[in-house]
Amino acid sequence: MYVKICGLSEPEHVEAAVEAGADAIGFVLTRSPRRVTPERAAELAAAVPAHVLTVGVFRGEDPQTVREAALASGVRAVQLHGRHPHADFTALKDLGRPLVRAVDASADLRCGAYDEDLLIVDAPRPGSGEPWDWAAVRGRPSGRWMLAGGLDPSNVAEAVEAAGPWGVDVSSGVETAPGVKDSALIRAFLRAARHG
Ligand SMILES: O=C(O)c1ccccc1NCC(=O)[C@H](O)[C@H](O)COP(=O)(O)O
Repeated sequence: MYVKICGLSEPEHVEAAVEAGADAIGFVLTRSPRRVTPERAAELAAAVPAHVLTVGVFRGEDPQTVREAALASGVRAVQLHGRHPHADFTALKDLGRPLVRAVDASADLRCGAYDEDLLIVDAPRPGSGEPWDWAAVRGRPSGRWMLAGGLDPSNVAEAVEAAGPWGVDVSSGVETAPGVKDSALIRAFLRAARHG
């Protein structure tokens, strides 16, 4: 089970996620209580080993803004959240970094339909921590896709069972308040996602 821990802003939580075996960590570079500057993301990413994918999360920015922030932060992948047009993905292809398309369940759920490398199927309000009907997407997405939205250590095994994703993504479920991560919850989430 591929696991991404999103919305990190403190070195101790980056370290906890890496040590507990996260495959990817996300830095939110768009409007959010979890927002970090590209410079802060670069500092945080400096300690991340090469086998862990660092992902810059964007929503609604134009491709040039995304490109500049991705280059300044040095993130290894770019996640476009919401209804970005296909042209935005095309415009960012030459960055040579994996592109992640994150959408709610009403969108086209074929991974690759927008030339992305990875698909995230999320709640309607990203980063809200609101659970949704994960079982409703079972069998609908194709290719490499991750489930997100309202996951936490207590429900991730059930959600995986219900939806059948290739991976999972979490933010609020490993926090004690919006934007405040907790290392013990990060470790518990990784354990539960992989071992039930
Ligand atoms: O996390 C945010 O605040 C955020 C804001 C704007 C766009 C995307 C955002 N998060 C993206 C993620 O990948 C989250 O991990 C995902 O939406 C799941 O969030 P949660 O339900 O809080 O676990």
